[in-house]
Amino acid sequence: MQKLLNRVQAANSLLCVGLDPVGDDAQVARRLGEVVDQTSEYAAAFKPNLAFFLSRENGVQLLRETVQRVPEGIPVILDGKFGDIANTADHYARFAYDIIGADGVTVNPYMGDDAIVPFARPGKLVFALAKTSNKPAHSLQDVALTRGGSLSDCAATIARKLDEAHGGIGLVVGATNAEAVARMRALCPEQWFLVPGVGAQGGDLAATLRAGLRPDGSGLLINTSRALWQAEDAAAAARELVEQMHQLRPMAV
Ligand SMILES: O=c1ccn([C@@H]2O[C@H](COP(=O)(O)O)[C@@H](O)[C@H]2O)c(=O)[nH]1
Repeated sequence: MQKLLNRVQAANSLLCVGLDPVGDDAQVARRLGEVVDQTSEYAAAFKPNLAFFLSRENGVQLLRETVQRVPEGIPVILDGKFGDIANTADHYARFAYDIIGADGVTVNPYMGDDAIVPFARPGKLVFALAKTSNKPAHSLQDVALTRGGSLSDCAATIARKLDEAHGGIGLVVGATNAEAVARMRALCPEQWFLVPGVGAQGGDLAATLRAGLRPDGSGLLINTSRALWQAEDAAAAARELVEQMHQLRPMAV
């Protein structure tokens, strides 16, 4: 997580700029450039969502070009929510890191440890879905296990153990449920959380920071996607979010 920590400190920001491009080809190419260029100053990381690129002709090429446009030193997390047996996961990892040039990925831990380990390369960031931001997530993730705790607790614990073994493994925890953020933080006191749900999904930034920041005032990457894509002035919207975070954080990182 060193590249991420360096960037968080250099930008004094916990903002992850989500890239979920919509529009016709010309609009998307123009807007992607604008959003990346205008928000870079404030971005601790960028998170392109793979689905929004795969749904376009030449989407993989567009994704590569977008990643290349991100200034050196700012991590790019490819949100692919990858999850498959290790042999297949290895190919997803090659795609994300070697073809696209991403610094990190999101993974779905439902298939177990071996679905995650192929992504755990030195210097790479892996965020495992633990407690997601969508409301119906509770139907699976809150299921109580006979051995105690819930399925999301189990995902968090798997991620923590893998982080202890390999390094570079964090969690995805939605900003739409501050109680769940606090629970995940109790289970994983040290790890980085990638936190989507602020903006279009209505997550409460203040409650999320209170629930999830580590004592060092860090450990959260707060993602927002549509709110920046749709903003008239993406730079101003990103700056405003970062300023709100400064006001709400107990201390600078
Ligand atoms: O639990 C999750 C995991 C991933 N996402 C992704 O984050 C962004 C959120 O976009 P907004 O426009 O800010 O709502 C999007 O790419 C999701 O697929 C998530 O929302 N929740």
